[in-house]
Amino acid sequence: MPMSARIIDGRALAAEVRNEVAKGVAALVAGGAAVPELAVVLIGDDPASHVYVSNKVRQTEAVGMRSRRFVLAADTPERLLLDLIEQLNRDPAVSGILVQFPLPPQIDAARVVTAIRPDKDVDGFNPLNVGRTAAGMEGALVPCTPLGILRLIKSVHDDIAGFGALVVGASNVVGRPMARLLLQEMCTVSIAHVRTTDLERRCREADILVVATGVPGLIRGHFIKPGATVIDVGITRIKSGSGAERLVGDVAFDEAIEVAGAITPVPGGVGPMTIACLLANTLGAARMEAARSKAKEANVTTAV
Ligand SMILES: Nc1nc2c(c(=O)[nH]1)N[C@@H](CN(C=O)c1ccc(C(=O)N[C@@H](CCC(=O)O)C(=O)O)cc1)CN2
Repeated sequence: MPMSARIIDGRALAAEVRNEVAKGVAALVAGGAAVPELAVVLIGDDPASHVYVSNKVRQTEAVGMRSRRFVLAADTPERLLLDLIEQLNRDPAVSGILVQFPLPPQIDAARVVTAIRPDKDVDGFNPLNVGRTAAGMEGALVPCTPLGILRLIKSVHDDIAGFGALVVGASNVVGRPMARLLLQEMCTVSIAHVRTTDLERRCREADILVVATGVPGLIRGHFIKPGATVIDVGITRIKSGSGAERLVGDVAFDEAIEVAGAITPVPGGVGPMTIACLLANTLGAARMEAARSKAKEANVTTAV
């Protein structure tokens, strides 16, 4: 008899996270701290990025935080962006800073993420946070999409220690930090990528399969281990003959649902968790700042 996987509802889980953040913000402010504030910087005209940034600003305000949005022209020189980041780094009202990706070609992403102060780096892309996450250190700001994915997985399994996990995709935004988080949970982790030759065999061994390649339908139903938890990070817009647009993931959903134990849909899976976890990181950054200020007031020296 064909199985039908449990569909993991990212929208419902994201609403839970936003609720928790709203309560956390209220408690922080009631304790005398300033209202947390997120600064979002967008360069260029990418329509999807504009939608994501608008959603970030709207959701930030909905949980009781402040937001500032900076929209720069596509041909903005890198120096100007770095100057803006420096200004935001120094501004005590700003708890979190993020620069929306993708960036135009004249801007070097590594220089940008390195310029953001690590304790305001709510995307978790600064090398210090990358290193802290890799080392499993307390106080690291962890990239939002992997953080959201871990929460989606934990909504299915309380304890994933000993699970075999395969992450397909090795980007700095998703694949690499995801693998580090799964390792932290004591999964046995492998990473596959565009040059992996035996992808199908490796997928079939995975109890947890996270796919972030941007290749629509790459993972077919017969790649999946029966009962596995499948997380689809891909979002590709496909235009039909009539001009209507639909979103598809990296996993052939209709096939996978017959084999997997649990699966995220596209849309409505990973995407909504990315923004919810950004709010959680902004609150986390504001809490750390409030703790540092209290310690300073008490004349105790703390290391940043
Ligand atoms: N600085 C960053 N840039 C980018 C990140 C990031 O985490 N930090 N991630 C992605 C884009 N992104 C957030 O920025 C993002 C992508 C998708 C969604 C989402 O909710 N998707 C919906 C579908 C919405 C649609 O496109 O119609 C879903 O999957 O249900 C939210 C945020 C790259 N850039």
